Amino acid sequence: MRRKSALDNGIADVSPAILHGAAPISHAADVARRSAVAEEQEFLDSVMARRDRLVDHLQAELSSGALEEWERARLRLLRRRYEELLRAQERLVFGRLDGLDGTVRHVGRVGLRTDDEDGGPLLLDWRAPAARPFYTATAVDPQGQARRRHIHTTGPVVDGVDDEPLEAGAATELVGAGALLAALDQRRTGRMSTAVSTLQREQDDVIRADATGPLIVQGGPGTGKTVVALHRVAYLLFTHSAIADQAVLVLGPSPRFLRYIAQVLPALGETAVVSATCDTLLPDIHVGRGESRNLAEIKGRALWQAALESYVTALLPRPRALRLRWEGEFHVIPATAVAQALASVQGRPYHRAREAFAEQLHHLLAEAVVAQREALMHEMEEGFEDILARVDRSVQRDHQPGGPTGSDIDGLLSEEEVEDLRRRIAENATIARFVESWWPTLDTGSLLGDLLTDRARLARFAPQLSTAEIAAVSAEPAPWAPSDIPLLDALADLLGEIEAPPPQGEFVADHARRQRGWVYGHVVIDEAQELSEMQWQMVLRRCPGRSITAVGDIDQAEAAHRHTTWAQAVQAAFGDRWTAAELTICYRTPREVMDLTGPVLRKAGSHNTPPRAVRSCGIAPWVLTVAPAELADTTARLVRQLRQRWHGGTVGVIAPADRIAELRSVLADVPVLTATQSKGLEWDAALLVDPQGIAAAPRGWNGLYVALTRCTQELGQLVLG
Ligand SMILES: Nc1ncnc2c1ncn2[C@@H]1O[C@H](COP(=O)(O)OP(=O)(O)OP(=O)(O)O)[C@@H](O)[C@H]1O
Repeated sequence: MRRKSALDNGIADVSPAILHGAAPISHAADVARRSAVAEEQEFLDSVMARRDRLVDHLQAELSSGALEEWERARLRLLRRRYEELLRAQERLVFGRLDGLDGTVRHVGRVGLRTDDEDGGPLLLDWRAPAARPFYTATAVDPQGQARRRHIHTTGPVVDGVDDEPLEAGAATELVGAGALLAALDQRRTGRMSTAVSTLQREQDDVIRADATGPLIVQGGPGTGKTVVALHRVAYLLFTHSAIADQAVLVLGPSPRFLRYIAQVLPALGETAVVSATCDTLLPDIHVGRGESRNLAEIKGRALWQAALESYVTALLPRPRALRLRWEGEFHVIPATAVAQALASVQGRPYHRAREAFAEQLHHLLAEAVVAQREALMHEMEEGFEDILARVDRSVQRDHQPGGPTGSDIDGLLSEEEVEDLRRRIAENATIARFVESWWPTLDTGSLLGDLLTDRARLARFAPQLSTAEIAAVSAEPAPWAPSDIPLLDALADLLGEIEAPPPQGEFVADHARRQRGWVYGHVVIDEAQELSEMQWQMVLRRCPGRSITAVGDIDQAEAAHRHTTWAQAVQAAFGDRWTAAELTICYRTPREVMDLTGPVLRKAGSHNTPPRAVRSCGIAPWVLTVAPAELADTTARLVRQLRQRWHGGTVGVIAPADRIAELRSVLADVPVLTATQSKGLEWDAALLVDPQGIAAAPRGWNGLYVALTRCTQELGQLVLG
């Protein structure tokens, strides 16, 4: 692959869009910029050529088959690198640091070395420690840097540069303000894009934070929580090979949201990632129905963990003497030996304990069989000796003294014979049937069904529930609801399902995705404020090492749980052993819209302040009153206008749940969502239909706060009059 330089084509120019607020530009400044662009173009050409040579080389290596395991492992690594390089088309180079000591380093999506003898650094990977000043150096703390440059590219062409001197001058809150604001002003495509070239200091702090314990990141709407979460995944996988070996789980609120972010992770160069919602975490189990808030709240409580634990403990067999038949003879294993064996397997999941107990039982039975044989032999031996003694005596009488006697026959089985006996016992179908009838194998789904539909059992194992709550739970229909998933997961864990060996697959994510009990290297949760206590337990089970990053906005919580602070939300999972971080700047929603949100937050009962908007769009949010009968038609007309105004961008409609169907029937090609469904999403223009209706729902003021903050430019509200 050879690429022609954009300069050779004579198309390199400074795009006017990039000369942020630079009017009028002096001739000298213009010349300086053109020469900077030319310089960066030359560099980009060399980096692209280097990347292309590497891609060709890797392609050739990958085409050779590998038979040996070590060779296949090597090829897996090469494939990862190959795919990373293939994806690094856009923004291959996006930054440059000029050190106070005269050094020049370029920062990009991937790291590259020169292909000469010494293979020195050509391009710094954005995740490398040396690239950090690109995101964190300031005039007050320049970290050895004289200047930061943002390089704007479209494919192989350098469009422009933004220079930020770091030596002196006023400290600004933003890093690379020009580049950031240009990125934020772009039309929305409906797909999240990478912000790797414009990450801000407080975001970078979270992305590179220590990963040894739970980190809870609070951030208001549009503060880049999703951006941070995804870049953190890429950073951790790059920096910690142990995390990469175990894969990272990304938990999002909905499939729609996962589709929205889907483009970002591969673009960041990562394949060791599994993304899911709490509802889709269990392989082969599907949510088949919705449920009321009341039930979701009851079944999300942490009490179920202890309830399920005592439920499973009650299913364990009680010690008693066991009578087993082996080769026609009955053998009794005494109650004390059974109790001892049971005690030794205690604390293990039900099926694992059963497996370990069965093994011990095979030993005990083998011992009993051996003991019985020995006793028999002994008896026979005694009888035999008796006969021999009598024969001896008669022989003695007839002949001389001495000669062999029966005392040489000891009747003991050899070790090999005992081992063979144990093996035969372990493989014997009758013994297996006996164990199964005494300690049966259980099915998670049926077991949970048995508990949830039985009031007496519920009262016994979940005594904290009131009679009315028990009645509500037991009246639920059969297919699984979202709140059942964490219960099924907890139960499956307590039972210790015997999982099939991991299927063959090229990447660790393929294995992880198919195994319920997979332990991930790290878990990242977006919209974490929505998780119930039982869902937090589900997270913990997948990462017992607690290497967890949770981002969310407690003020956007709409789920059925009652938590209004992070401390309450994570108390059952982490106690007070977690670290808090905060994001305070809103990048999405313009100032004009954010100004409306303070009172809504107060109504939601929050004492927090909305984040500070980084930009204003110059468009005043508007409100239109409409009669209920005209609501659908007016909405359709307004959406048509918005789509014209935001041609090439995106428009979304948010409405109360009971108006969605009607509105969808008149709005075929724009998303019409509830506030909950719109969580995490954004459009250039958002139309809120019946905001009072949105606020009237349970936790409705939180919902309205979400709804108000989905637009990047224009907000319209249609109120009923
Ligand atoms: N450093 C950045 N550079 C460029 N764009 C950014 C940056 N940080 C955030 N953004 C943009 O701001 C918008 C909001 O970001 P994001 O969706 O991550 O926010 P959020 O905190 O998850 O919002 P919400 O809580 O409302 O879902 C997105 O368009 C994102 O690309």
